[in-house]
Amino acid sequence: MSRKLFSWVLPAWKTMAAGILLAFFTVFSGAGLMGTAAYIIAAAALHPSMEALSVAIVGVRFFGLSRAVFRYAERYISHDATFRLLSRIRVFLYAAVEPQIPAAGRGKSGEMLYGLVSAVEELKYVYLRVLNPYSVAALVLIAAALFLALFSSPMVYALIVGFVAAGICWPVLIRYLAGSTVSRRDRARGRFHCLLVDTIRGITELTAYDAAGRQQEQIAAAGGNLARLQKKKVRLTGLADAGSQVITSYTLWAILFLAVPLVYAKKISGIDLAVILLVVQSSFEAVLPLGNALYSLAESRTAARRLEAVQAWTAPAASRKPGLKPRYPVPVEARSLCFSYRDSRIWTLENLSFTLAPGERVALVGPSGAGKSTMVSLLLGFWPYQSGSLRLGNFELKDCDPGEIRRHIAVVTQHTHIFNTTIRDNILLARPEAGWNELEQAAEDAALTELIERLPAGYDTLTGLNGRALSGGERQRIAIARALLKDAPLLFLDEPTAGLDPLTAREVMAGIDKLMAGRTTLLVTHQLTGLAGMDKILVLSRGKLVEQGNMRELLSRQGLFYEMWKLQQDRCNWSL
Ligand SMILES: Nc1ncnc2c1ncn2[C@@H]1O[C@H](COP(=O)(O)OP(=O)(O)OP(=O)(O)O)[C@@H](O)[C@H]1O
Repeated sequence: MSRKLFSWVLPAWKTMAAGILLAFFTVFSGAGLMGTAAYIIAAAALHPSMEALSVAIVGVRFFGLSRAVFRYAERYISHDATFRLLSRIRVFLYAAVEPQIPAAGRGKSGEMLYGLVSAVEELKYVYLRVLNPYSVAALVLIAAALFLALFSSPMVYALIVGFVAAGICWPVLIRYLAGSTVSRRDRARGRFHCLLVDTIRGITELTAYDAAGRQQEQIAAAGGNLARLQKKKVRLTGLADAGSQVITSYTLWAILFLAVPLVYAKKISGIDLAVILLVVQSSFEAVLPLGNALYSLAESRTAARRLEAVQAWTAPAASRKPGLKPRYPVPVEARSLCFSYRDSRIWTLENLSFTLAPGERVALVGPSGAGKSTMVSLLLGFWPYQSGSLRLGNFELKDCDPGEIRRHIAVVTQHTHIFNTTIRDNILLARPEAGWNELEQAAEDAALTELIERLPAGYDTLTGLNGRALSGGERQRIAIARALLKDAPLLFLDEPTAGLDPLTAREVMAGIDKLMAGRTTLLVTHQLTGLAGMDKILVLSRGKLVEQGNMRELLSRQGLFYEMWKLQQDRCNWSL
């Protein structure tokens, strides 16, 4: 078992141990029931008095009842243990995945999400299918061997051989036959679900480009591959169960073979023979689930590795709190900052050095792919940078808790997500405890009042799924109201007016102007014409800072900024 798997299982050891003991007593009661029943039936053939059978009759009643009670308690406790294990894994998973959300946004989220959910599902069986049955089988073997030792040692050896064959040799063979099925099925399932998620997301493009048929073929191929591996698993499960049954039968034959001469030699009675056989048969109830145990263990280990890999993506969260205060603009400073994504061989940001003075309005511009959004992600603490320094006030970002950093930052992005709830709740997302006056003020400053007055239920109007009921400009104004309400000292704006018509963009920018007042602001934009009001412009190209200065300085320098600005101007002139 991997160390991580062990660390999830360990804290619930008491509940798990209780479950194991109860499962043992269930099998024990079952064997006791069969043994006493066999005794009564076999002894009845000799017409004994009722008194001679009275103890056995009480035994049947006792074991019959205790078996049901133990089974109930065992199921209850085992499920409790499993759910405790599940909750620990889910908490671990959430903590590991939450910082990955920006990364997940790059296309792999469907596969990642499905992979993780199914990994959790598989891990919950590590106790039910591996730990519990193996422990119970060991306890039952000891009890059954002690029972048989009362009659003859060779029968004990036969029992041990039967248990080892059914509990160890057979599962090892099944695991061997499974080969790489476990990992291949895991990958095939991930691929299949990734394709499905991708298809649903891209259905418009697929339909428009008449590519739905090809996509369907890919899904069918991936589904077929998964079904083939699934079938192999089902066949192996069937084989595992059948093999365990066969081993049980042969062990019973072996014990019968050893016991019959003892009956002839009058060392044991015929009644004992019946009791022995039925007790042994019942004790094998403990090894029947083991056929598949090693296969299940392999599945759990694959699942645990998948979860561990997610954790490995994340840098260990630092605990230091930057402790910045709202309303007090803070400086941001980068010195020789270098960053690359984990699957990239080149620096995405290379040797960046710049400063955002307290309250300064700075624009970050550059061609597509220059690294602008990456810079914002770094400032939000989504990714750890490899070298150099990035400071918020007096705090090195790498040493701070990313969650704490984000508490001091307000963000308006190009794609504002509107939740399927009321306008009020959508704005209050930024600060749920804000009072009515603050909410109204934020809505007014973001120019939302007129819209809200027009809506049938005002602030309580539902926005529909993904804000269907709102236009692009209205969504951005909600984002501005959120940011105003958050009242953070730092403001990051990532293309807040992209995709809006010029008039709406101007209205949104008016709201943003209010938002920027008194806050250190970084505005990422492709729109170079409205940057005269910015204190500074940083020009990025292929991850390097190639120019910086105010609009006038950059235009007079006639470098990259000037070229981009000129192109935009020319485009405007052509379209006139
Ligand atoms: N999560 C990621 N994993 C791997 N590479 C990434 C990731 N995000 C961005 N990149 C790569 O990093 C580089 C910079 O991307 P980034 O999105 O920061 O550029 P940008 O300047 O914001 O572009 P645009 O203006 O088009 O939004 C690109 O080459 C991009 O492919």
